[in-house]
Amino acid sequence: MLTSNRFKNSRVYWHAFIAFWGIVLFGYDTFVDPALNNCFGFAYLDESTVGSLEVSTLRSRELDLAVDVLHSGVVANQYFREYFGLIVDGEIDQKRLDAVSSNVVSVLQAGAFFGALGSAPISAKLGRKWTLVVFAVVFIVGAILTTIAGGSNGLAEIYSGRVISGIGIGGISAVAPAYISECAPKNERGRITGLFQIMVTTGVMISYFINFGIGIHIHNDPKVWKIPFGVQLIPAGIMCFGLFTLKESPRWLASVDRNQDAIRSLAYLRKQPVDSPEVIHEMAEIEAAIEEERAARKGLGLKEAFFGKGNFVRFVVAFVIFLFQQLTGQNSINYYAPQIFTSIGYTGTKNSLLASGIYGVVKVITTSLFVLFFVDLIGRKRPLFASAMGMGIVFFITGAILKTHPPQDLPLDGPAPSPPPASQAMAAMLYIYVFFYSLGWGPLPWIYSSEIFPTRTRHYGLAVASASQWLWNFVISKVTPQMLSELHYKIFFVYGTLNIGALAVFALIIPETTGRSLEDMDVIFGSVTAEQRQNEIIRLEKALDAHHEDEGKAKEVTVRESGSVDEKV
Ligand SMILES: O[C@H]1[C@H](O)[C@@H](O)[C@H](O)[C@@H](O)[C@H]1O
Repeated sequence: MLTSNRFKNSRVYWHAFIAFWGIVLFGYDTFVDPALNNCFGFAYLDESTVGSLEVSTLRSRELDLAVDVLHSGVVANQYFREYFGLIVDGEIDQKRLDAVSSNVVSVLQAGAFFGALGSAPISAKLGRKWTLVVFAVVFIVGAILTTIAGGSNGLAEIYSGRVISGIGIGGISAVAPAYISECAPKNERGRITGLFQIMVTTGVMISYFINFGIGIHIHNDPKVWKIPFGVQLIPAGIMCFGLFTLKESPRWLASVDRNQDAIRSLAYLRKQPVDSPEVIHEMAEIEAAIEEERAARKGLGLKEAFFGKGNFVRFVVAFVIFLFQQLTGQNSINYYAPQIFTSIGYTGTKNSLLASGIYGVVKVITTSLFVLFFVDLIGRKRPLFASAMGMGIVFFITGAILKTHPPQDLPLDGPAPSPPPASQAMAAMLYIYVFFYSLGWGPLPWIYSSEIFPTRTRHYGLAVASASQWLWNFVISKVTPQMLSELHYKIFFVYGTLNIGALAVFALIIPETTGRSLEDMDVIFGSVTAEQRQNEIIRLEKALDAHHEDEGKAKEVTVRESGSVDEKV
């Protein structure tokens, strides 16, 4: 059943596969930082950060070994630092280096925030597909600028390139999930939209391997930043060209009164003739929702989009779900994994890198398993709840182990010893943590926020949702070093409390959306009653049937007259 469905929906999968290449860039770009040639948290782990941590909170041995972790990247980024004037007379200009390293990440996040917000009016006007083309091209311009950066304006080029790439990524992160959700059939919507998260986590992993490879193999050469930035052009190029093979979203087409195009696109995606009962029913549903919404608020002013009946609550849910996703603590670990693994006793370059790398791999695998096999079977609410509870409990256990079994002081020289059992237990906890994240709060906020909005408001909804993600993502990346140094083991208790006290509760109060059509969301969120909607669908189904009958008759007459059939869909 599942297999045949998937085959039946192969065109929708193709749409997702192409549109979500831009999402690989989301994961990749957030964690790529050639100033330090690091990812998985290396972005902020340099001598200055380590130096600024209180010696009382970071034990002396850890301090030394944290610097050791850093050294794997140092060789490669030494060149970057010299080239861009961050090393003066053999001394690192620590302040500038900190600023550059942090800016490389922040300017991307800022660009993405505005790109996400700005995508809404564009996607309302141009449609989903062409908006994605626009943002992919914007991204490519930024990527080229960072790749060719060099000379005395090099840093300025990198910054502006990152802002522009950020705008591209932000726009793509808001439009792609809406587009794919609008193309997907309701019974597989979770799995298809959830491919988003598989692509993000894959992007993070790719950035890890690219950076690691460069750290090892490339030294005195501008390739140290040209390769990581240049590599971005591959997914962006695949996406850009691939988009030309895709159809526009049938729901957007219907929302701008191009109903015949909408039916054609829907029939293509469902691999059905235009007059099949399945296509007619889905089209009637789409039209009913759009007409009802239009009647309820003639014209779509910004105010109505936000405050129309049943709408405001959806915006609140979309905003809060991403605030909470960031409060899971997952990005704290993403950005600072080696630091965190070092602080729980995974000392030495190899141990820490390995621990962080495994973390990334576990995330991709568990996300894929959940999205491909379970999400449409077990719904949205239950996994969100279980995921928050699981993460919370695991964090409390980790915090407790760290408090009672702080890593022991060891001699500073000699090879780094294997991590002690307590550290291994804590690392295992973090892997279990990311398992819980992957089966709930990782993929589901994207799926949920792309399915709860009505078609004429969806682009605003996703813009707010995605901008909220970028805003809180930025905040978390800024406050984590402080939290780590001031709270130490208590950071796990803070995140544990948030997961159980806020996220799990939130999961209980939002409505279930699995297996319901996008149009049903109006009923769920109270913009219309079930009965009203049903009557409207029946009326429109009849109208569409009558339309096809008329068309059929007209065709027969043409055939009789010309003796040939022109079968066009
Ligand atoms: O769903 C994604 C994913 O989990 C990323 O790894 C994270 O960096 C993003 O903030 C999040 O929205």
